[in-house]
Amino acid sequence: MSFLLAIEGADGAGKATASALVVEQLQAAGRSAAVISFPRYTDTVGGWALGAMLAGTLPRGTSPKAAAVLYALDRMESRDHLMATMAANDVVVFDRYIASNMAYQAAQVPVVEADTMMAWIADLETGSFALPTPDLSVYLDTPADIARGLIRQKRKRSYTDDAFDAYEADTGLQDRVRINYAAMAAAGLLGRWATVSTVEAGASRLPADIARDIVALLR
Ligand SMILES: Nc1ncnc2c1ncn2[C@@H]1O[C@H](COP(=O)(O)OP(=O)(O)O)[C@@H](O)[C@H]1O
Ligand SMILES: Cc1cn([C@H]2C[C@H](O)[C@@H](COP(=O)(O)OP(=O)(O)O)O2)c(=O)[nH]c1=O
Repeated sequence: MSFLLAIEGADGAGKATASALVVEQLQAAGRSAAVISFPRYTDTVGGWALGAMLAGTLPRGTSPKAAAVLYALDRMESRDHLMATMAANDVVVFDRYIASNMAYQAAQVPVVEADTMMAWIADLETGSFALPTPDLSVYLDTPADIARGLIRQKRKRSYTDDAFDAYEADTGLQDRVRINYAAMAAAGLLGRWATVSTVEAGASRLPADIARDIVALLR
């Protein structure tokens, strides 16, 4: 069975960049590895609906629970792809996974309801939808101001021309997401966690160094 590594963090933390470099470094070391990035905007019905939600073009607002179901649906529809990728690789890197749903949707309900929302999502995805639990989740810890600058540099998304999608534009949400990730990592929700800081002395670290730290956690 392959090792399942989930790369987690707020928007603009550098997850896509780190995921690609982790795969590159693992392959250079002779191991087979591949990235699956969620949401899969152009591959699933759930992903398509999420693109519209994040672009703000759905006809009505989406409750946190409805959004959670769409993100979970995207992964449920991706289950065959996930299993095939697991069968073909030593390591599968998820650029966001179930913990993203827990961190972001729990950030959109009153604080007293956050734990219940997280447990409900974990049960839906790993229970009802039988998605595998990651072997390790890595929280990429990036300060909000640096992440905001990096979001501006992101290439154009399939679902919007805006520099910031609905979640990225909400700085309060991003702050609560950071708090949720730190709490999930401390509590070991959904399995083992490690935290990797992406900054040093107030500036972004080199992406290759961040990836090397992550690869070292797999040994
Ligand atoms: N450590 C880093 N140093 C400098 N730029 C980075 C770093 N990590 C990511 N970037 C750049 O920041 C932007 C957002 O990174 P990305 O990996 O897409 O973040 P995420 O997937 O977490 O939203 C991209 O343009 C990327 O090239
Ligand atoms: C995968 C996933 C993402 N999200 C949120 C986090 C992000 O703000 C948003 C979009 O995902 P993201 O990976 O940031 O997409 P992109 O890089 O194309 O902008 O969806 C959830 O709330 N639950 C989930 O299960």
